[in-house]
Amino acid sequence: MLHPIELPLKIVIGDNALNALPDLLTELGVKGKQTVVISGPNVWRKFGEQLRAVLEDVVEFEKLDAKEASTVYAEELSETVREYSPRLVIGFGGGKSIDLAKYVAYKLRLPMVSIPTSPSHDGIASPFTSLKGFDKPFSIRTVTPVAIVADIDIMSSAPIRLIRAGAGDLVAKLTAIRDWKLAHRLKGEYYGEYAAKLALLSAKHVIEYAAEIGRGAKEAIRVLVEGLVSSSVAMCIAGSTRPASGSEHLFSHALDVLAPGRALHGEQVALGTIMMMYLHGGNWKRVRKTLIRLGLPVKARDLGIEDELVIKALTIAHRLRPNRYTILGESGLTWEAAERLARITGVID
Ligand SMILES: NC(=O)C1=CN([C@@H]2O[C@H](COP(=O)(O)OP(=O)(O)OC[C@H]3O[C@@H](n4cnc5c(N)ncnc54)[C@H](OP(=O)(O)O)[C@@H]3O)[C@@H](O)[C@H]2O)C=CC1
Ligand SMILES: O=C(CO)COP(=O)(O)O
Ligand SMILES: [Zn+2]
Repeated sequence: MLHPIELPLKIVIGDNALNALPDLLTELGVKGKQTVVISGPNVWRKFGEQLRAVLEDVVEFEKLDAKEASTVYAEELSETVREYSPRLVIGFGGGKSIDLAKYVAYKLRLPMVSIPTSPSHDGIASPFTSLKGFDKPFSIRTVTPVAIVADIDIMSSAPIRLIRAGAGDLVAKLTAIRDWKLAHRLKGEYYGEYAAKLALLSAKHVIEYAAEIGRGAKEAIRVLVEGLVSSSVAMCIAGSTRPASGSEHLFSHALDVLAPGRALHGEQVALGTIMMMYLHGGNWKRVRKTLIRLGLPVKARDLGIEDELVIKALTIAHRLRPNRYTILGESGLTWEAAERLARITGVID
């Protein structure tokens, strides 16, 4: 099978990484050119002046609001951005701002720079975008960010819940990889061993530093961010989200379909990982303990998700992405099997 591997050209990670932007933009050939920054209100209030100070001597820039992560808004934003005829789009914020910037860049065929302000999931450096309103509840391919600037001072100031969720998205690779291998063996699906190992490494890395990440310790945030970037790169190499998303993600997508916005992506996939690891016959108790060390909820009700919703989501998850074979199989779980699974693993009482 042939697929193009598109990787970021440059990744800058570290304290005060924002200060590397002038050199980076010069290298990208956009010095003095028009640039659009897409950012949300909270992030802009907190860090807007800092970014403005770094950008204003290098590029002409316009800041546009990341109002909501929907396709309707992303289309509207693309048309607004077009009017500025920019040479570059910058996403500055959490997943919402990064995804909107990726989508706009994709629509207008522009390069995109990702400046994440929270380590909340592994979309920060991947070519995949997740917005409400696509036909399906999962990500679509847009553009690989040409560069990523991960300022650890800024990212470690994100709310602790977002930090823990990012770690949850990496622990999820434990079952995502098992699902991919299973699909390879049972269905002959392409399996990229290198991409799989890279994604798995990102999970092992956060597991090793779980307690420190759970406390939000600054030195551990760097570990987490490197893991998120490495998982993103695994997706770039695989050409799909396969190394990063399996049955545990299907469970989270099912929750989003049934009851949008209950919990964060990483929190939901983490819960899914406990249950899917049980189905795979792996050490699900160890997954559960790791999530507790990370400070992540291991009970659905602690995320405001009722028991019935967990069971319903488990029964519909297999239908959401029929081309992505997982441990849930083609016919999925019955209500009784789903309830048993959720109870045995302690996700519901
Ligand atoms: N592309 C992909 O692969 C994936 C994408 N997603 C998508 O990502 C989005 C969720 O991303 P997520 O990052 O969790 O949430 P958001 O981008 O919605 O950010 C959550 C909140 O945190 C704020 N925030 C971000 N950084 C900081 C900071 N350093 N300090 C204080 N506040 C901060 C945001 O402010 P503000 O409002 O100003 O932005 C916002 O209010 C969803 O749309 C989801 O669908 C999820 C998984 C994978
Ligand atoms: O969240 C992701 C990877 O962590 C993206 O996965 P999906 O392709 O299932 O949306
Ligand atoms: Zn994910």
